[in-house]
Amino acid sequence: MSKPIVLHIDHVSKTFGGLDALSNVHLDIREGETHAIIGPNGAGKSTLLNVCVGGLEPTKGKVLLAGTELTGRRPFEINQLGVARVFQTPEIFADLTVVENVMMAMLSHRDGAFRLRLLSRFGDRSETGLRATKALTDLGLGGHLNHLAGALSRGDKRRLELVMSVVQQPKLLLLDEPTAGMARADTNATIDILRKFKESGMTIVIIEHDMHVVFSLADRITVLAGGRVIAQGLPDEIKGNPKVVEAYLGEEQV
Ligand SMILES: Nc1ncnc2c1ncn2[C@@H]1O[C@H](COP(=O)(O)OP(=O)(O)OP(=O)(O)O)[C@@H](O)[C@H]1O
Repeated sequence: MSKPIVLHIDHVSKTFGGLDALSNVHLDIREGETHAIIGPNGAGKSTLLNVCVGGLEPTKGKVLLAGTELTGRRPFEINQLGVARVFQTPEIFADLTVVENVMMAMLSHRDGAFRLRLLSRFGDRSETGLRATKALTDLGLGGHLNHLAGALSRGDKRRLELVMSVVQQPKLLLLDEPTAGMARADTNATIDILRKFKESGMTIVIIEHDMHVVFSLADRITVLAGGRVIAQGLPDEIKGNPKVVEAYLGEEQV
């Protein structure tokens, strides 16, 4: 039996002036699946992600999370419903330590807002502190627990943000090019973290240009070009699809 649908993108179109950035995109993301969305520059990938997180209203169609309509809701509400997003600029608290950042993410989930003064009530030896320490250690950031987040390398900052997003136990994690601009070693460290998220059963949508990342992680792939879905399937089906090679993969040297 197939797994339940977590995200249902129902015939979504988005027009900017006369430009069809998305045309009738229909896509289901199932529970526990890592679904990569690939395509050439300007294909509509970021527009699609923004429609899912409430940053943009679709011109037509709708998006549902486990049956609840997201379209028309504000980004904050969509986040509270269980959609976590990690975009390209890390959103971390530079003046707090790494473990405090993760504690903030945990406390914000409980209270619906980030509140600094809560940290003084929940020290790093509290239950929240110990859970934050465990999450960071399990995901390879245990060596940085008491370092200021602002002093981390760019790659570690982005991995910290990934940890902050999963401790909120989202129903769906949306990633926009999580390895963009990274050197290979950093990319591989990020792939390792994302593999652990996968193993924990998390549902993930990832936009990515780096085919090493895509083929290391994706269970299914959707290919967008010119705002339309031109192919969808298992990684091996996508690799061998002549339309995809012509529109995209040929130039990416898989
Ligand atoms: N706010 C906007 N106003 C007008 N046009 C836009 C806007 N956002 C995106 N577009 C246009 O919509 C099309 C799709 O853009 P989008 O950024 O979604 O593509 P993408 O696949 O994410 O590209 P890239 O891989 O380069 O990030 C492009 O032609 C882009 O110029």
